Amino acid sequence: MSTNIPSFNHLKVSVPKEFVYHVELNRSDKLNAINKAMFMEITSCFDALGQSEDCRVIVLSGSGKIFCAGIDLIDFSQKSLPSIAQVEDPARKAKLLSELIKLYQESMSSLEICNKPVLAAIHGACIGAGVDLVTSADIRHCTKDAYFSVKEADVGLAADIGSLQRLPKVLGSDSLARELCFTCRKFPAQEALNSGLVSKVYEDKEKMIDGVISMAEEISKKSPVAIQTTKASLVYSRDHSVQEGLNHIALLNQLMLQSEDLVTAATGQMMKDKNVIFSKL
Ligand SMILES: CCC/C=C/C=C/C(=O)SCCNC(=O)CCNC(=O)[C@H](O)C(C)(C)COP(=O)(O)OP(=O)(O)OC[C@H]1O[C@@H](n2cnc3c(N)ncnc32)[C@H](O)[C@@H]1OP(=O)(O)O
Repeated sequence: MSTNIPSFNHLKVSVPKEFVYHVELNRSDKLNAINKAMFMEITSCFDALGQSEDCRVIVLSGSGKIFCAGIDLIDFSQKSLPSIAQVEDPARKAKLLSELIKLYQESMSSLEICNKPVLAAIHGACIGAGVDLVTSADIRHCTKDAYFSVKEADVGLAADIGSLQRLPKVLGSDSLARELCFTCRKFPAQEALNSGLVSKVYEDKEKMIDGVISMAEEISKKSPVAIQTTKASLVYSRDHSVQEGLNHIALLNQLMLQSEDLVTAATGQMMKDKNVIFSKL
């Protein structure tokens, strides 16, 4: 299998199966707290994997004790904010803050913008920016010891990099989303499963990683044209009316239905062939 694996300081990227990339948050000594450099690496990583024809599905997990302890509070409060605080003029200060927020927003959104499905595998704890990150993923599974916490209000800010926008849609309960965002309470795995934040709970991390990689492999064997177009349509349709979503997919498919993948996949189905090979995309 010929693969091009990007390398980063705070992310570990591996290829456990052909076309399946595994991205691990890799700052376990700081419980994978996300500093500015790591926010930027997340954007670069998902941009690169979105472009790579060797990558069809991405698994995201955290190394060490927990999935993610949120934003790196030391980096944020002792480096990013003080450097902006030195600027006196409110308008110029606001411009710098806006750039910082947008940089962090872009990082979290890079999972959703990425045209490949992103499967998040969460163990231990998923706090603050960790929730922003996984609500931007396509599928979430967790271990039975996992909990989630929209912690921003506890550190004195309104969440501004995705949770307030995506969590109510993921949960389907505006009341529950507001409860979690106002109280910052721990939201345990079983409740996360019952409310749809995750779609599967595993006994432990090892079983979860095996299970999620196996699901990723199953998806990776399907037509990349079908999978990437399906993601584009699901993401678009979530924020548009049914009719707008239908118009969008009609436009996409007036192109994609001309792909060789349609004939290849349909022939494979008719022949009950489980090992259909699709060209790289
Ligand atoms: C424009 C901004 C947009 C972004 C906003 C995002 C906001 C958020 O993410 S709000 C949430 C912030 N996170 C937290 O409030 C969690 C803080 N951490 C904890 O409460 C505990 O660490 C935790 C309960 C997760 C685990 O506790 P435990 O006793 O098991 O471990 P610790 O000894 O506390 O931590 C081990 C080392 O990791 C460092 N660390 C943990 N979390 C963070 C963090 N968020 N930022 C920076 N560093 C963190 C901790 O200091 C320890 O390091 P060391 O002392 O060097 O061993």
